Amino acid sequence: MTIIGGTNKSGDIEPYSICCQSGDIICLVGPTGSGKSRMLGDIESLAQGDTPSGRKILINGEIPSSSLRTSAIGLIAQLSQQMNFVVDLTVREFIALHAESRLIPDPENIIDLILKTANNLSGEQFSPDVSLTQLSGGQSRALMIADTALLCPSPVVLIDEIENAGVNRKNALELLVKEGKITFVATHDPVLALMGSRRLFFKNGGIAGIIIPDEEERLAMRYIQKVDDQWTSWRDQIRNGGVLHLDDSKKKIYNRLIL
Ligand SMILES: Nc1ncnc2c1ncn2[C@@H]1O[C@H](COP(=O)(O)OP(=O)(O)OP(=O)(O)O)[C@@H](O)[C@H]1O
Repeated sequence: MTIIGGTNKSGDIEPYSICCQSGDIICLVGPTGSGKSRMLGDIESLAQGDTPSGRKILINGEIPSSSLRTSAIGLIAQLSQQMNFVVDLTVREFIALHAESRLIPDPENIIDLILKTANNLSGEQFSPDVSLTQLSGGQSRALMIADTALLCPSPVVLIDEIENAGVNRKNALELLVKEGKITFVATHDPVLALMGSRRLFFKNGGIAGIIIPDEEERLAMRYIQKVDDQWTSWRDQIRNGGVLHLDDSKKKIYNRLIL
């Protein structure tokens, strides 16, 4: 997929073309209103200079046919921030229905794999027999990420911020890469932003820079992830009624850090 730059909100030329391949994670960062969702919208609609940004999207170097544009639902999967189910089905029935719609001949194995993967991604385990409408936000998102990665043939996945609570974001992105998806993630979260193979920085509706994380950033990311893991573990302990205990070495480190 190639994204050919258009114009920003002031009408200035966006001097970038971005070529993406299977397994790429492209993170979109920038202040609120800077144009991240517009970019996701342009990709979703396979824009041809006909959106406010004037961007154009090429597939395998070519302008997509009008039939590909109208059936873009098959090429592009989108995980939006809001996840509300309106069907009265259990988790297993829902995945089975999706597998049936994809004409998968013997779906039991894939259903089990999606259930297992979704439970690995989710902070809180859930049973295949629970109703979709009873899933928490994090569980719903974990289910949809596993379903998108393992059952959707769409090679491109658009994610509008994976919420911190309830989803292992690192594993989620690794799963999408392993399944060969091109993943675009719009985010305000530094941990997610640093996980990309490229980071597009947005300003005033246009791409203002492209950053490829170097060794220094990779090191910073590993450190931030450690802090994030510690934070998650404390959060889980506290919400399960636990009490935080620090051994002497930790007390010394924290005393030094807060000075
Ligand atoms: N290149 C552009 N040309 C014209 N309008 C644009 C352009 N980019 C974005 N816009 C418009 O600016 C508004 C804000 O953009 P957008 O919603 O994409 O921001 P965002 O970065 O996703 O914000 P947030 O982080 O709050 O979700 C939208 O109405 C969008 O259509």
